[in-house]
Amino acid sequence: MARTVSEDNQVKGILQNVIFAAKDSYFKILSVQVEEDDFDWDADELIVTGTFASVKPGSTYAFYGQLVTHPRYGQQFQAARYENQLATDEKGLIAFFSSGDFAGIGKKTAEKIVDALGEDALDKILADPSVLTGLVKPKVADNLVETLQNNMGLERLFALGHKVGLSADLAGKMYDRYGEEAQTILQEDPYRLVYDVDGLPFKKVDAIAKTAGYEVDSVERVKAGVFAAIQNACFAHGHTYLTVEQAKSAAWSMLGNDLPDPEAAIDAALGALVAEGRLTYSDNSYQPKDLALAEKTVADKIEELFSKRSDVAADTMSIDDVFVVPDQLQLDDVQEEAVKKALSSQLFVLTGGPGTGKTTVTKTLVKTWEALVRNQRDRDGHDQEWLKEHRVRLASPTGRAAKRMTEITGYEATTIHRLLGISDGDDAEFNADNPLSGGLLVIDEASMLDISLAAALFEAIPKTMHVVLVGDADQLPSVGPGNVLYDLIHSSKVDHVALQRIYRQGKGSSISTLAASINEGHLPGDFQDKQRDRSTFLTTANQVPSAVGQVLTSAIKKGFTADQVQVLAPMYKTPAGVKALNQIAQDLFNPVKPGQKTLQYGDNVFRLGDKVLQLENDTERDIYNGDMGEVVAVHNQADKGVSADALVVDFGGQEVWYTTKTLNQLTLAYATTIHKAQGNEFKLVILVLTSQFKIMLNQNLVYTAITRAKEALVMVGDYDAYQYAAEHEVPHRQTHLEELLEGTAKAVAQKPTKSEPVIKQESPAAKNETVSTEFVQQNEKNVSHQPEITAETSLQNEKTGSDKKVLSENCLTAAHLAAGIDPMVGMDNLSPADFMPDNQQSLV
Ligand SMILES: Nc1ncnc2c1ncn2[C@@H]1O[C@H](COP(=O)(O)OP(=O)(O)OP(=O)(O)O)[C@@H](O)[C@H]1O
Repeated sequence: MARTVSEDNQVKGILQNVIFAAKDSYFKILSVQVEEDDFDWDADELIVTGTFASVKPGSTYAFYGQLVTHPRYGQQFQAARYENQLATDEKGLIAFFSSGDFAGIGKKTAEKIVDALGEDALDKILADPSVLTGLVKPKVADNLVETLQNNMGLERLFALGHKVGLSADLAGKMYDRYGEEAQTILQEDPYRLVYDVDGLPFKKVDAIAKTAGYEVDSVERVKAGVFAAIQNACFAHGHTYLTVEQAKSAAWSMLGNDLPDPEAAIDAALGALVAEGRLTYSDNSYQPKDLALAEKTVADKIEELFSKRSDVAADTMSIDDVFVVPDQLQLDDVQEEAVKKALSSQLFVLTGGPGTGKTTVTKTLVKTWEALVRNQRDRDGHDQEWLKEHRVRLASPTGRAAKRMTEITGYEATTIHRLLGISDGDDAEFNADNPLSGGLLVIDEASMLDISLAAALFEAIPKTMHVVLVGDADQLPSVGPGNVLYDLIHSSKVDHVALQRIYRQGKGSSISTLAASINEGHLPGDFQDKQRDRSTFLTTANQVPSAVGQVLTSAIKKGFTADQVQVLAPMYKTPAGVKALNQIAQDLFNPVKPGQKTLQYGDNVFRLGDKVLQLENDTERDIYNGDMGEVVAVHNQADKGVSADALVVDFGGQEVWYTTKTLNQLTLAYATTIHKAQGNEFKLVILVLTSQFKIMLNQNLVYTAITRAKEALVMVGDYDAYQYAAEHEVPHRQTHLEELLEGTAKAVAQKPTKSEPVIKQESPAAKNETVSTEFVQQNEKNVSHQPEITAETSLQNEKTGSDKKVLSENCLTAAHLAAGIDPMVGMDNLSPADFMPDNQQSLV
């Protein structure tokens, strides 16, 4: 997120050289020879950082911003904005035009231009290039205009953006998208940004529009406000549509106070947005066109899949003969039925909790498919090309899940983004016109599929491909809008098998029974009892840091590595949140050592050896939201021979560099939100839930968290929080997909047209991620500051023994504190190893 830099200071000087220029933005580090300043700068040279167009060494610039002291590099100037100090008199302009930057223009031609156009020649040329007609040859004129636009158009946009409150980063992105038109859009049609820029807050655009002279009740403003309100509500709740009532109420909250006649204005705007195709109206609901189009794409493709049969599937009679079960296992009846249905249906959904055999079924399916294909090739004499057309493709929404899939199945799996050839800002390489190749596609972790990614995926699926979606239906739904897995399971048309028998953790796995009872809506009676593989420590929110610290210390003593242990909490803020817990875990797993290299970025101080988390999809560099790695090198600009700060992170053998421009994609990973941990599994999970997080607590969240634990689970926090979560189902998501699949959706009033690509917001997060962070932050704002369990209430509960809050021997209680007892009593001999199954003891 771009930070606002104050303009307390200014400095003017000649640019000596550009020390660093980011590839993917306009961020630069400059070395400037100081001519004038207002902060008594003694030295000749000053380092200036900020967002700049293609600044030219030798030219003079004025920088407005702040002199800051960098902990490592000392004093440098952070520029909020800058101005090119072009000479504005005739002599200076002639020198500028004849500087050699503009091909075909020497001193004589420069004089001719300035004579004809005067001292505002630059403005005139940029506003209307035809003023050059007759003054210079057309080719020279074209080149002059292009160079000027490239250099000055962006500079002017930065300056204008600064005036109206648009960050330089976003101005740069606007320029990349709209080119010269960006300035006009900003001045004359700013509300267009609401439709084109992903996640840009309406209030920001509104402020820009105000400076451009828009009235509060202008039609464009009301339309944009209504659209933004509907879009925001869909993303915040995961809906793909709002009812008319919900849409109006969201619009009213966004605009109601400002408008003289809100009801009429909002009605008119809704009508206009539908007429323009930005919203669709059907069945008493409004949908942003992208979401409507995505649902329609998925439904249409599924319909198409049902209408075709692949040549291999038609041969179902032979399945029994070639059934290939891996690892000499005997599939149970339900698992066997799943494999057969997956092979005979064009679209099949397999669901099941952890350890129920999803991977086993997938492996059987893939191997049997390959045997079928080989048999058919031999029987019918097909060639190699035919074999390739029928190969297996495996993918998952996250990189980590794809890696796991590869490890477990032995087949190459990739992210869906990579499968589709999606790279930043570009359309997918594979789509309806250029479909994917292969005969069987298996998508793992399908609960994470939102409707937009599902649409991109289904669009690229060829008609004859078998599609199998595998997931755990009780996990959190996707971060982005849609409820794809749920809708498919509930469609009468889609074949679905749910695996229920748990194999992995086997009899006596108390994590599995805990997960099952949470799915039933309550905590088990033995919730607080110490089990072989799980334990609970009841604490107040304030006691969480100390309790988590003690559990981690024990785990480290027992030999657990940072990679094997994961602390999970629902949110970032509060002393029981991800941020604070990360600091505690970092100090324990990777304490500061003398001479250890560190790099500060924002609030994070990264140390060599730290466990880190990638926060967004970076398709260019093939790293994805949720990927975890280790810092294997720290480069400090102050070091000899190093030109800029950088970190090198090892993601399971793939080394990725992070510079100041990409470090915002990285954070510490000892503790993460539960959302971020989806698709990952860890040997030991330490879960923190307190009532402060109530707004986010529900069954799916706590189920997802505890099922990340492969071997041991330690739960910390207050009982009410766990109970509340177990008793509350995830709020229902409103989607049309199920109706579309059943063919019951009412006719869509306006057939959506294919959408234009959108600009990504300042934090170049993937769409989902922007929303996720926003959603979490939004909810963090709403965290209810409820009174924590006090010493009194705890003691009361203990005395009365009234409910399950009766505290067990090893619980950390406010009552202990009140009674002057060490709250950690009972933890001394505790380590996560105590919760390991016997046969795992040797691991620790
Ligand atoms: N029918 C079976 N008989 C015996 N063991 C089985 C059977 N099915 C699965 N298993 C074993 O149970 C364990 C869990 O199975 P599997 O990994 O397929 O489950 P999963 O649903 O993919 O789990 P997760 O979602 O946690 O990865 C594996 O060790 C597997 O070998």
